[in-house]
Amino acid sequence: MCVIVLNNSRALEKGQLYSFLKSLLGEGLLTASVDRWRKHRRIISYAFNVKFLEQLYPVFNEKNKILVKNLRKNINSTQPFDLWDYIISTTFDTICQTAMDYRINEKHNKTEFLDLMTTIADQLVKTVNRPYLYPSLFFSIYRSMSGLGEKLKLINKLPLQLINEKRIDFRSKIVESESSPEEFTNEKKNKFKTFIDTLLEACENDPDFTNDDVRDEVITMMFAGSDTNATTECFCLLLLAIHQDIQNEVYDEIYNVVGDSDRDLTPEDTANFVYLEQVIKETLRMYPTISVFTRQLVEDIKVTNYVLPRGASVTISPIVTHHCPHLYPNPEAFNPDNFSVENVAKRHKYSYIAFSGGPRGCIGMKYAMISMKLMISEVLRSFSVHTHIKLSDIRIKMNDAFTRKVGGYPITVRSRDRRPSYARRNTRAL
Ligand code: HEM
Repeated sequence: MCVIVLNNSRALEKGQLYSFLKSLLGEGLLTASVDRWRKHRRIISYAFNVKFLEQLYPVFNEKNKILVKNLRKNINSTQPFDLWDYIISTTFDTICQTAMDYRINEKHNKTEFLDLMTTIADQLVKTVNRPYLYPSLFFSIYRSMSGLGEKLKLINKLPLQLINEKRIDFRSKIVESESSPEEFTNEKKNKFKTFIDTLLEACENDPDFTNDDVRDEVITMMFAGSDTNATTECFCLLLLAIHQDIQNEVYDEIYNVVGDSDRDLTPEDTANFVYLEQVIKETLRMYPTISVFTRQLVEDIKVTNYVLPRGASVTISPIVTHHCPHLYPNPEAFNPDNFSVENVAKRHKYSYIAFSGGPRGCIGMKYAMISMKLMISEVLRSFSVHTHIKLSDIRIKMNDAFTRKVGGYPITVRSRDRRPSYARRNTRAL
């Protein structure tokens, strides 16, 4: 059913869940109705092709090195700390700079923005289970009585400030190129267009692409591009801390690719992190960040002998699919071999739907895989990660759509012995 629905052009509309999220994200890609989505996706896709992503490596490397520096403060402590604040702060800085060419610093009150983003998203998603709030009058009363309206006003401050500053840069670039083309050097001309440049250009040239459209896409990208990655990276490092044998295997692969050097990572390196990719996919199999998503049918759709009627809302759940024993034997165990080439070949493509699928699947999937591989490998080059908790201790709260771990992600870090595991074992045996 999943294949038929996700690939069907009559099932691209989103359901009720998303109409509440519109209070936060407006009509950005994630929540937009189909006509708007088609147009915006065409404009935005440019910023997610592989060639474009390769130009972002210096930013990924810089942000991950800052993360390592910050984590180093915990190196001599046996007291576990929660990874979340470190990781979400890094993924947020990274998406702002890679997509918007915008450096977040102390003046931005990032913590307030990130806390608001989590609480507002959770509050809106929960609203889906309260049908009495579906009529817009009741929802607007709820908005003002619950303080949600105030929070929504506050959260817009940072994206609007960012857009204003980038618009000034964008306009001055246009003026510079028009007034003195000879001084508008090749270097400036060839500087790659970022996601925000693409939006501002559309806004400048297309009267139907408004300032609100720019805001909606910017806040959607800030939300979709930071929280999802951060949750997966936290789960992944925690799972590696629990499974030391798998962590050794990941580090051995990193060692084979970069040795014990501190050099910056390159696109060739990430292509060679094959086992690490299996580990990340297995993390997302067990704990898919988006645990459910829905599609609203605009026409009847036939699925084998049944008909899903027009108007029906179809809920698809990666967390359910990913835990089916006929697809993944022993689904509660963390086993990256589930994603070996041989095992993947045995399953249907849609047995793995962490990034959804079809035309409305995740536009940021390649960005996500590259950035997660870079961050996790950078952390493991400097530290080994450890935890006192066991796999069976992990409890998740699904908050109706987002998977999060109860009690945070407690780990300790130790300085990495930069030798492959077989060399460390041989030394111990002597
Ligand atoms: C582990 C990381 C990620 C996961 C698991 C993930 C998962 C998903 C899923 C399941 C959807 C479909 C949701 C639905 O149908 O309602 C989606 C859509 C989307 N994702 Fe991601 N995502 C991740 C990272 C990212 C990143 C890094 C970005 C941006 C840089 C991003 C941007 C988007 C956008 C804009 C959409 C809406 C696409 C559309 O409707 O055309 N995601 N993501």
